[in-house]
Amino acid sequence: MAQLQQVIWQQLTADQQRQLLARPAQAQSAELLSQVQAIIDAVANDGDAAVLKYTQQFDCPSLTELRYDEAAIAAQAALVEPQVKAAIDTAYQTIYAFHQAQQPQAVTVTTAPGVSCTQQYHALEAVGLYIPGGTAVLPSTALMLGVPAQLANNPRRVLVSPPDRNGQLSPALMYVAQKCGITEVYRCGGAQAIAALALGTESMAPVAKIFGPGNSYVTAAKQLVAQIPGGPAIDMPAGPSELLVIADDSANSAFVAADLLSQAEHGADSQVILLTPSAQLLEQVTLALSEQLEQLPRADIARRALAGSALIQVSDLAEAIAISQQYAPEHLSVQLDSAEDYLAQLTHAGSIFVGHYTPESGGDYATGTNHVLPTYGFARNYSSLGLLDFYRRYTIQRVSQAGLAGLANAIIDLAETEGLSAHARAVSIRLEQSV
Ligand SMILES: NC(=O)c1ccc[n+]([C@@H]2O[C@H](COP(=O)([O-])OP(=O)(O)OC[C@H]3O[C@@H](n4cnc5c(N)ncnc54)[C@H](O)[C@@H]3O)[C@@H](O)[C@H]2O)c1
Ligand SMILES: N[C@H](CO)Cc1c[nH]c[nH+]1
Ligand SMILES: [Zn+2]
Repeated sequence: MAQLQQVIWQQLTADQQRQLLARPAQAQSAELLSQVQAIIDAVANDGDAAVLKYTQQFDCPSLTELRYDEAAIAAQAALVEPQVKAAIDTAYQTIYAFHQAQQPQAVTVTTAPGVSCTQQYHALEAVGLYIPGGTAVLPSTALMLGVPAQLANNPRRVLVSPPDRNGQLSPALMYVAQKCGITEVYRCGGAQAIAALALGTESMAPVAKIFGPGNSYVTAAKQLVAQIPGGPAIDMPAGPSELLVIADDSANSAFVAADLLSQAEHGADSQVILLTPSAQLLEQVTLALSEQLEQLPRADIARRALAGSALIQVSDLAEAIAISQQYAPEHLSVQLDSAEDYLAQLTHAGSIFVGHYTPESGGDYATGTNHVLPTYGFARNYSSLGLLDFYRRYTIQRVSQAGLAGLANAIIDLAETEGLSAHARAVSIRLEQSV
């Protein structure tokens, strides 16, 4: 079993507490950023040639063409197994239902007599959807990005994903791409794919906004390209998966262990945390983890993630809530009989899983919520992905002559207060000259 840390929170110094909850991926950030910047610079200079070079290096040595044409997409999609197709269809429906209900409505308010203000939404022209494919192919992520893009009706919906060793994208992924009306598919991943989406290359026009999770290279690349003047917007820093479970004696230790392993198996840099006031549950979960770990094909990855994770005994649930709020997990699972009573205090999380029968993996695939969520503690200030993210919001105002007369003093006095008399003049000139 991995060197999973078991600690009593109150016995740690403040420094040890901070170190225990530090995200593993952040430790290498300076080195990582310069490595990723070099990849972005190469794509800026050499376009498709650089994207192909890195794709050959990391994913498929024989790849010569980035674009996956319609015939290839259709041929792959046709190979999807009926059972997988049915599972995708079910998940598509729940995700569609939850996101369709989020359709934004323009609002118009008469803010003063003769003054009307509108908040309007416009679907982004071109969206880039990054689907991870390094250690696991994730067609579920394509649903999480493709369904809202379809509902927003973004005219260009560009999907990028690392190809397999044979240069192919999976049948399940291509079935999702077809179902969501993806308009372009490219075989590339990592920082080079993000750079191509941001900057454009000979074969790929740039997009307005880049969505999707990925490993540390992808997340760092998204953050770097977002700083390029005139560059794309990004959804959020959605990096290595995280799960924090708050549980007491009412929890089933096997369920808790299974949930922790479900996120640990994503990657060695995933992190899972248990907070419990029960010493007995902590011991039972430790035992269940080592039993269940043995059964997992990805045990090696999960073991490495567990080495950077922790089972923490807290004094009481109030302390668990305080730690969770500070940590701000991507996923928060509350396995308490009285879970509902604590939700109002648990506001810093990407997505919350309530009670003993709401496994985290339910939200990963098919409850209908979006699984693209802020990690690294960004759940403190970033939102979970939703339909609104696929739109731009802007405002419109209309002022009549009488309306302007009513607001004139306020505008002129504020402008003069700021020493901006040209602003004031733009109002007074209208009052002097009626059209
Ligand atoms: N936060 C979320 O919402 C969410 C959702 C789904 C998945 N995830 C996370 O996404 C991640 C997916 O990671 P992944 O690795 O499987 O797939 P990925 O597609 O993100 O990364 C694969 C790419 O990484 C690049 N890469 C690999 N090694 C490199 C190196 N040494 N130098 C430069 N680039 C390199 C390659 O270009 C490769 O194509 C996991 O950590 C998972 O937890 C997060
Ligand atoms: N748990 C991931 C989000 O952190 C999403 C995912 C995709 N497939 C399985 N899980
Ligand atoms: Zn998952």
